[in-house]
Amino acid sequence: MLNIVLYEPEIPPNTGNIIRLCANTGCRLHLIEPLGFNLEDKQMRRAGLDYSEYATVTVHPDYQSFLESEKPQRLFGLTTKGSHYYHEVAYEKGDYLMFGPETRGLPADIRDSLPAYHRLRVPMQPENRSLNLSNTAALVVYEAWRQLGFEGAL
Ligand SMILES: C[S@@+](CC[C@H](N)C(=O)[O-])C[C@H]1O[C@@H](n2cnc3c(N)ncnc32)[C@H](O)[C@@H]1O
Repeated sequence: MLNIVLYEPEIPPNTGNIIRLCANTGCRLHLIEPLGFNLEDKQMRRAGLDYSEYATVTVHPDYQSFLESEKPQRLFGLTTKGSHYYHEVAYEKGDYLMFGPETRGLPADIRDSLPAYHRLRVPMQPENRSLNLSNTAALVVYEAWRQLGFEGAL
């Protein structure tokens, strides 16, 4: 099972999309507070999520608590400043894929705490700033799950 980590996500529909992505791919979702919204938010409810889809979600009060409770063996940070492409990694079960907040990206100290080969980038055309958070999560999770043989899929 893979893990998606959203560091201080800000925009409800992105997190709603990613909750559904996790339910469909068998990933666990970790949300690191503060969140830019309440999980009961109207906009979250509008995503039409079922109660069972929330079963994948764990909320952590901060990054340090996340590290202490999960003790991730392999934590990758998705960042436009990544030094390796996301598809060049050989993913393993239990990997953690972490994404930054919509307006700020991952903070420099967290980025720098990861080994260079764990900072991953999705290719883009030059002069473009970034992809949407939930689109990026879908790309990366499907690549990782593909490499794992779509284990558990129908
Ligand atoms: C809207 S982006 C944040 C933009 C922010 N200004 C930055 O440069 O990181 C939200 C998150 O999506 C992910 N993301 C978006 N485009 C990406 C790319 N081309 N490569 C890797 N991650 C990307 C990152 O995790 C990023 O923190």
